[in-house]
Amino acid sequence: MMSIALRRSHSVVPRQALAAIDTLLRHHHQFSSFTASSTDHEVLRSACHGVGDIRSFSIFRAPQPDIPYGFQTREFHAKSGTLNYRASAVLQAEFAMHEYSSYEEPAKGSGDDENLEIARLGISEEIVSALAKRGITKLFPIQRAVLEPAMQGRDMIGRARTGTGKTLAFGIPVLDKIIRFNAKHGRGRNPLALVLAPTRELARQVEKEFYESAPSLDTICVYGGTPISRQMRQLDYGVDVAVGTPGRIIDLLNRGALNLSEVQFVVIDEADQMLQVGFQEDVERILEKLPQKRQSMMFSATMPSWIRKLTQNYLKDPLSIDLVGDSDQKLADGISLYSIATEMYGKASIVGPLITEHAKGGKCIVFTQTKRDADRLAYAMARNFRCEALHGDISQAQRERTLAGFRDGNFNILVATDVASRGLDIPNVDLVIHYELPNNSEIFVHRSGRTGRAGKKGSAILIYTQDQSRAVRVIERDVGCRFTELPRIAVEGGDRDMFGDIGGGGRFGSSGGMRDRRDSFGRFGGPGGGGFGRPGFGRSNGYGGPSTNCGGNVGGSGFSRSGGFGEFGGSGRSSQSSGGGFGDFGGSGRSSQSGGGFGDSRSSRFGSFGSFGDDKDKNSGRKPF
Ligand SMILES: Nc1ncnc2c1ncn2[C@@H]1O[C@H](COP(=O)(O)OP(=O)(O)OP(=O)(O)O)[C@@H](O)[C@H]1O
Repeated sequence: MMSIALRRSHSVVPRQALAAIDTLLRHHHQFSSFTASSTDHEVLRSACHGVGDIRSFSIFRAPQPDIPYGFQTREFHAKSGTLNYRASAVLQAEFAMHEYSSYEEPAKGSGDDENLEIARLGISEEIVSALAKRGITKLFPIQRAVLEPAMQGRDMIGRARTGTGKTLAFGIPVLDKIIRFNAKHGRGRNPLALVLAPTRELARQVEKEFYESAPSLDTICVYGGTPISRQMRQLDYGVDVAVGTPGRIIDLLNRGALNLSEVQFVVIDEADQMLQVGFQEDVERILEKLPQKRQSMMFSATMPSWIRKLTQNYLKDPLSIDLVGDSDQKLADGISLYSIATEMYGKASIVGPLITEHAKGGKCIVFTQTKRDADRLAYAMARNFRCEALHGDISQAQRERTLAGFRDGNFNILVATDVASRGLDIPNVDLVIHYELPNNSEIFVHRSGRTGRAGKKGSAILIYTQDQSRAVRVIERDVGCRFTELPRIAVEGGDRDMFGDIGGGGRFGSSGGMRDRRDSFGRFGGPGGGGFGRPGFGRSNGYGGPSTNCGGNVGGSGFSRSGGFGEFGGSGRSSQSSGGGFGDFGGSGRSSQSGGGFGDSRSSRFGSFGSFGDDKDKNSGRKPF
C-alpha cells in the first residue's frame, strides 16, 4: 500500500526524495506489521521511522482534502494482506467473472450508426470522454464485433485488416472492466491486465493508446533496452495494466518484480509476429503463470500451427472474430497500390522521384530488407530529403527519438526494416515504398498497412526488377489486389551510379568518409572507388547461408572490396575474415540474378520466392530486423 501511494509522488517529488523513497521501498518488508486500518499518514510515519530518517520526507505536504501528503493515493480493493493489498487472485477472479457477466448490452438503436456511437454503448464515461477528445466517437467494425462478447467475458481470437482499430477493439472492454472493478473494489498493486506485444514500439503504442483512453488507470510499458530498475520501481508503486514484450516480462518475473497472480485479462497482440521474432517459448511461459480464471484475447493476422496450439491450450472456448476471412482483398480499402519495374542498379535512384511524385510532401516509409540497406539508403537520401533510418541495430533510445520525430513531422521519410512493418500507428503516412520485395505476402500487407489507416487514403509502391515479376503476381494473388503499373523512370548515370540521384554515388565510392557508408557504397560500385565488376558480383551464385556481418571491416579500397566478392563467388559462405561484406545481405543461397551487386542480395532472397504465404522467413534464418 505504501509503495503504491509513493508511486503517485513520482511527478511531484524531487530526486533526493525519490532516492529516499527507493530506500524505503527496499525496506518495505519491515512494515509488514501494518494493519489494514492504517491510514496513509500512519503508514508513512511508521515507514519513515522504520528506516530511521523521517527528514527525507519533509517534502510531503500536509494532508489536503483531495491530495493527502502532496500526492494522490491509491485506494485498495480489499483489506486482506499485511501490506493491505487487495484480496487473493482467486477471490478477485471470482469477483471479476461475476461482475462482468452482468454486463448488458444497451438496447440496440434503430440505425447502424446508433449502434456504433460510443457514447450510447454503456461504456464508462471516462473512456467515452477520453476517446471523444481524440475525435473517436464511433466504433470501427472490429471494435463493434469484439465489444459485446468481450464484455461478456468470452475468450477470443480476432483478425481484421491493418489500421482498422484492433488496439481499441480489445482496449475498450479491458479498460472499461478495470475501471468498473476499481470503482467497486478499490485499486490494487498488481496488474489486472497484461498485454503482450512482439516489439518494443508496438508495446509502447498499445500502452499509449490505453493511457490516452483511460487516463485514470495506471499503465506500464516494459521492454528491453531500457533500464529495468525503473520498471521495477514503477511496478512496485502499483499498476492496473502492464504492456510489454515477452522477454522483459520474463525478466521481471524472474526478478520477482512482476506479480501476475491477479491478472484477469490477457491480450496477445500480433500473435503471429511473436513466432517470427522467436518469442513462442516466452509467451507460453507467461501464459502458464497466469491465473486459470481469466479472459484471454488474441489478435493474429495468420493462423500458423503455433497459434492454433496456443488457442487450444490457453483459450477457453474461444470465439473467432475474423473480419478478413477468405475475402480476396486483404488490405484496407483506402490504399492504392502501384508497382514499378526497374533495373536492380537503378532502384535507389528512382526512390526520390517516386517520393516527390506520390508522397507530395507528406510522410513516407521506405522498407528495405536489411538494416544495412536501411542505413545506406537513408544516408544517401539525406542529401535531398529529411530522412532517418529505423532498424533493430539502432539503440532503443534512438529508435524512440526517430519514431517521435517522424510522428511529429520533424522529418518526412523513414527508411526502415520490417521492424516497422507491423502494428506501428503513425498518423498520416501518405506513401509506403517497398524498396525491396517483402519476404512474403503477409509482410507486404503489414508494410502497406502503415498507410491508409483509420479510414484514410494512402499509396503503396512496390519496386521490382523484371525477374521478380512472378513474385509480384504472387503478391497480387495472395493479397487479392492488383497493382497499377507506373511508367519506368529513366535512371541517370546508368548502371554505374545506383545512388547517384539521391546520394551522390561518387561520395560513396571513395575510401574516406564514414566507415559504415564508405564501405557499403564503395563496395557497390560507386564511381569514386568501388567499380569492381558488377557482372561478376552479380553472377555469384550460391553464396549465402549463415553469413555474418562483415561489411564494416572492409577497407575503403576497391581492391579489398572486390577481393571480398571473390570470396563470395560461389563459396556459399561469408565470414568476417572474408572481407566481402556481402554477408550483410545474408541471402538465401540462391542468387539467380545478374546485374548490380547490391541487387544480388535481394535477388537471392527472392530466388526463393516460393516461400510466399509461409509462416516463416525462409530466406536466411536471420531476422531481417
Ligand atoms: N473508432 C475509431 N475512430 C477513429 N479512429 C480510430 C478508431 N479506432 C481506432 N482509431 C485510430 O485508428 C488508428 C489505427 O488503429 P490501430 O493501430 O489500433 O489499428 P490496427 O488494426 O491495430 O492496425 P495494425 O494491424 O496495423 O496493427 C489509430 O490511430 C487509432 O487511434
